[in-house]
Amino acid sequence: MISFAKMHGLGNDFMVVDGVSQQVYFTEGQVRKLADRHRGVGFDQLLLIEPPQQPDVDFHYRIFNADGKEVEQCGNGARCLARFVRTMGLTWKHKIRVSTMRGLMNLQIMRNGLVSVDMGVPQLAPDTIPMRYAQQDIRYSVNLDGVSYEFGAVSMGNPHCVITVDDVEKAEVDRIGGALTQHNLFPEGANIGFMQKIAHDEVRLRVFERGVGETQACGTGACAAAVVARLQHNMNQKIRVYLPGGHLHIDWPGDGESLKMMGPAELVYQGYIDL
Ligand SMILES: N[C@H](CCC[C@H](N)C(=O)O)C(=O)O
Repeated sequence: MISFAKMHGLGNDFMVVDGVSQQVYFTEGQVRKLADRHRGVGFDQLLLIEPPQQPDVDFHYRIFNADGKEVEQCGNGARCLARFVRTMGLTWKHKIRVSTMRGLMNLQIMRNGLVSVDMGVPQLAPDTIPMRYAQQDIRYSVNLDGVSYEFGAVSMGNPHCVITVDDVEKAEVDRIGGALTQHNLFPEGANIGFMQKIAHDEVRLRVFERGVGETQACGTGACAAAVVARLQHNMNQKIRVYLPGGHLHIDWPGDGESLKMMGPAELVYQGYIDL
């Protein structure tokens, strides 16, 4: 029997498991079964919080997509981790340092109840995405069924492809997202964002997430969209990203600089389940 919490960040929903107070291990098949919204707990991602593996880190943070695969990063999940470890009494700190598969992150619970995350420095070189393109560029293109799509590519630890569209409501997220997420351009797959510029400090975004499909929000997707908005459309350092589930505040000073994301994290219920 393991205890867990059901949480979400703007409707991107998670099963959060305390792997500090309880010994727990999930097979790929178990994650898929737990992700089922009819026969399991139901979630976009499973977040497993483990003891630190190095000094000056409070927790290690592991992320599994609904398809069972472990991935490098989850932005909405990071905010929920901060809320979880405080609520469960795993720490009394307001500033929390976590390690992931791809690096370190600083989380801070703000007085306004939102959570701020230093997501680190976005990576733009093709081999960091990873993506099969020789030269780094601000704009790339890919051909799908005879139609060419222009996009920006960013790694937030996990791979993102961001396409600028005139109207996100009309974007064919499932068809184009479903084809591109597993395109051989991306050897490890990719999260596919559809971004519409609203103003110099505002975009709308829908994301087809790798290993899940379209979600109500994608934290790392919002970060990647803000990077592409700044590089391709010369948008402001601080922008609001409006997703179907709500909005996030992103602050990115520019290439080589750390990106900060701020947004909500909600705890819905706690439960127990037999694996
Ligand atoms: N589907 C993503 C992981 C979760 C990202 C998203 N839920 C977020 O908030 O960043 C991937 O395969 O890289």
